[in-house]
Amino acid sequence: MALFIPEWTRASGRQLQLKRVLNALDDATIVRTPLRGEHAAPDLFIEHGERGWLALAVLDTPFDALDARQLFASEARAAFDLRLAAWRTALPAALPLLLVLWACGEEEAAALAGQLDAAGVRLLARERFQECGAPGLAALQQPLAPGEEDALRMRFFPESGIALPTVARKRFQRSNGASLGGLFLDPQQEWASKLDLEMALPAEQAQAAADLTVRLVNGVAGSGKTLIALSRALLLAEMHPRERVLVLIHNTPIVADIGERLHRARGRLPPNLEIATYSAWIHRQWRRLYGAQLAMPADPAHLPHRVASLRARWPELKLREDQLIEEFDFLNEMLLASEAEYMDTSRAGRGFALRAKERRDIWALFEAVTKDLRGEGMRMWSAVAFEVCRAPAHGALERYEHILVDEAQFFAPSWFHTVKLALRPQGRLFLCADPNQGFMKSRMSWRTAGLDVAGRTKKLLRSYRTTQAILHTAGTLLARAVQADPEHDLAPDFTGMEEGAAPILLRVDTPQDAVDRAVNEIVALVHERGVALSSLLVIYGSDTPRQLLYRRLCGALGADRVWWLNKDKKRPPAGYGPAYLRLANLETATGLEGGAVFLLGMESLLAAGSLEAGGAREADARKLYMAMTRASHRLVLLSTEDVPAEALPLFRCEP
Ligand SMILES: Nc1ncnc2c1ncn2[C@@H]1O[C@H](COP(=O)(O)OP(=O)(O)OP(=O)(O)O)[C@@H](O)[C@H]1O
Repeated sequence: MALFIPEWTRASGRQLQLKRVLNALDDATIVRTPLRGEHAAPDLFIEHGERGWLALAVLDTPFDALDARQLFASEARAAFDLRLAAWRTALPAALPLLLVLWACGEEEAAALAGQLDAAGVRLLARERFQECGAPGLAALQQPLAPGEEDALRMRFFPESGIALPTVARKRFQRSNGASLGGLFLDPQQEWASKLDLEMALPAEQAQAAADLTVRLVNGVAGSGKTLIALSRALLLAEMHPRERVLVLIHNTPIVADIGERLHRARGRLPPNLEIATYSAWIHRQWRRLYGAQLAMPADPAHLPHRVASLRARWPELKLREDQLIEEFDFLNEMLLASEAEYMDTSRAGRGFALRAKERRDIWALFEAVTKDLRGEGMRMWSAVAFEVCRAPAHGALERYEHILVDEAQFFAPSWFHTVKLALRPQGRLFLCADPNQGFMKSRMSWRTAGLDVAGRTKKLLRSYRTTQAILHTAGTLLARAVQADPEHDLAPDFTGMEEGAAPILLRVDTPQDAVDRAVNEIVALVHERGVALSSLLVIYGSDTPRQLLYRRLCGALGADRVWWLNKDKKRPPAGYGPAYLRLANLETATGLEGGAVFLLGMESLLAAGSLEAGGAREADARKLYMAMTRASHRLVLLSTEDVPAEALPLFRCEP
């Protein structure tokens, strides 16, 4: 069966008849409907990897109005001639155009065909069209020259073009082998990006909007989720200039990185499209709702000190302060408003078990800490979304017709709640996630987050970013620490992926040595192998001397050639334009990518899988997986400790 992009789920009577014929085309056929109201667009394009292309338009005008032999020239005929001329000018000369005359008989269609001198145009009455069926359509398709095909896509489906310059090399050939392969989303990606975007029939609009509230794209690392979200957002913003479109991403550096890459590729963004970190966005919403400045402890030690002093009232509580704070975050993120609700809530996958008495003590301490902070006009970070949800009124909240969430695996239930509050009544939510890279700090289901994605999920299993070797190593290390979970299972499809070489492991003595060695390797890649700075990404863990690493990189490459994403949070140091090596903290490296990636300070994460699986270990293993899958073709891991023996064969060890 042909793949319809977008899908035709709400077809009218006529579309159903059309669809019956199109459905019978084989699996390798794509039926695309232009969405952007492009001038001179036919109703649809049929594409097949080998047979080529066919444009198709359906006309309702009755024969009498079109027949040139009528006594008086009709307006309808003049309009038809104009449309035909416009189609022929807009479409490549080699592309056949089929006109289905819905209101004409076979003889009438033949008479009309005799009156036309347009080459490459075929007219068929509806009945004949149905008789000829899919084989008739297949026989009409013609291959286009690769350049023509690309020009056709750029004209009628520019949204399927890859919106961001890539640092990853092309991993798969497009099936039709066109010259600009790699510049367009593949059919599955394009299909996912256009889910539910078909033009609704007016009578069905309200019903459709009520049905279609959420879509989830679950994809392996590098499967194009960010691209899909951006492509959809740009398309929506263009299709609906009066509607507001919001893209939310968890991580600050990736938002800055996307900003820089979109700027390079397209200049300005449409005015009705906003791309923001969740944190920046929710803080703004809080200020709007409460009409006040949002105050949070500036000193990271403030909250642990407060917890340390207040916990004395519950001496039986044995958890460490960081565990208590993590649990408080959980309470806020689950929107728990009372001890009773907490007692009823499942803590499965939280990493440590709690007895009922401990839970009661934790709740009491949580209330005490919250009250204490409130006394100072402050709150925990995790309480911001909670307070937005619990605000007495939500009238001041900014509202959107479309909200797209990338990296949705990092969103907490309270975050999703705020996102849903910000959707207009008929608004739509589109989520992209990779549960392998983390899952709401624990194994929470989408249902727990208030999202019914059953039957509304698309899986993408091919990675365009990385190689088989890198993905295999990352996946094997992850599997050591993570129990199989059918709900979130995403096993990559390696078919057709470049094999590549195993990641390189460099054993060093100290964190300072790791810095020296990484900088030397990078300098050699840049100066001896001509590797572009923009394809280099360095990710460091908490034990790495980061200031030293930054200084050494700046010394070797030039101070304004290193973009430390955690320092220059919004823009690169010398503005958009020049190429930069990117440097990022592990915690904020999600979504980034590099042709060559260096990982420093990952020792504790590597050790994670070799011990008994559990919440914290699982989170660590997911972080390592995320960090490793940032690499497109060269991954270098520097370690001050011996890698667990069973993991060694996954690497190329260099002295
Ligand atoms: N169809 C495609 N053709 C060529 N390159 C592609 C295609 N799809 C994705 N890519 C490239 O693969 C890389 C990964 O894409 P993207 O960052 O959107 O993936 P992702 O699923 O969001 O990854 P992650 O979750 O690991 O951050 C990018 O460099 C992107 O340009």
